[in-house]
Amino acid sequence: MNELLLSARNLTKRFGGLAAVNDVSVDLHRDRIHAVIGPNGAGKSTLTNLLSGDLPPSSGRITLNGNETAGKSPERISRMGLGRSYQKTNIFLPFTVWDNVRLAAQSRERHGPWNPLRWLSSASAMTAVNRRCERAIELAGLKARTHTVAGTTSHGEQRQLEIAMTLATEPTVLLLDEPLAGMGHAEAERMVELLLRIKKDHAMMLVEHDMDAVFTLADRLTVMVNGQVIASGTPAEVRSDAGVQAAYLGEEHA
Ligand SMILES: Nc1ncnc2c1ncn2[C@@H]1O[C@H](COP(=O)(O)OP(=O)(O)OP(=O)(O)O)[C@@H](O)[C@H]1O
Repeated sequence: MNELLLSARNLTKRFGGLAAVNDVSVDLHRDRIHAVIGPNGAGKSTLTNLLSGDLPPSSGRITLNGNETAGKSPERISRMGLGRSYQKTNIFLPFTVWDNVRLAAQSRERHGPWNPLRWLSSASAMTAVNRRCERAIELAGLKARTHTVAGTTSHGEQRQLEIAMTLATEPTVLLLDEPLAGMGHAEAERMVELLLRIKKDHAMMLVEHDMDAVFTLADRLTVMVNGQVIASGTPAEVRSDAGVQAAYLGEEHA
């Protein structure tokens, strides 16, 4: 229960003279949502890129499901159990929801780039992937949209589809980059419900600017400013932190 699935220790990322991430440590546990908040340019996306392997750290260590990720490609880290959704959509709009999720699921396969001949030859692999896709679509609340062309679904449904595509790779750790961006109230509520549903089987790091959602969802919060962690703790602890109030939250969430 609540086992530690990802541990990042003393991560630093320098771009020339700028420390975009400066000595940051984060632990992600199963069945827990860890939100990372902070103003624009705080280093949240850079931190996400370090955890996913899209950027190598200048220093520090990351352990995923007990194994170090240093020197491994993002694809390899994905196969080790890390799923990531991006701020910018990865969806192929002319394809159906099903086809998008299947393409994402196939990207998880172990033998390098997708080989259609090998793929078609393996009926049992196909069945397993199909089941994985059905589960991911259902969990993301998109069952009724399975055969709908992605480009004709609403903005909120497209964000749900991104989550389904990430779930189809069967991650244990999920990194979600602003899943509520651009959503109206009803869509945001639906996404909050979805995230609470999937948190049970996953460790989740959530980068999000919607503070109502963050304080509803997060079990723990890390607050970053200028690459550094200025506070970390439960939502109640962070909310009452004077430094956080001054640097970021203001009066609204006091
Ligand atoms: N590839 C890069 N090269 C140089 N500087 C970069 C690079 N990527 C990010 N930075 C800088 O690192 C700092 C942190 O950026 P980052 O995008 O991680 O912040 P953020 O908290 O995700 O911001 P936002 O909320 O706007 O997405 C910024 O000053 C940014 O300009």
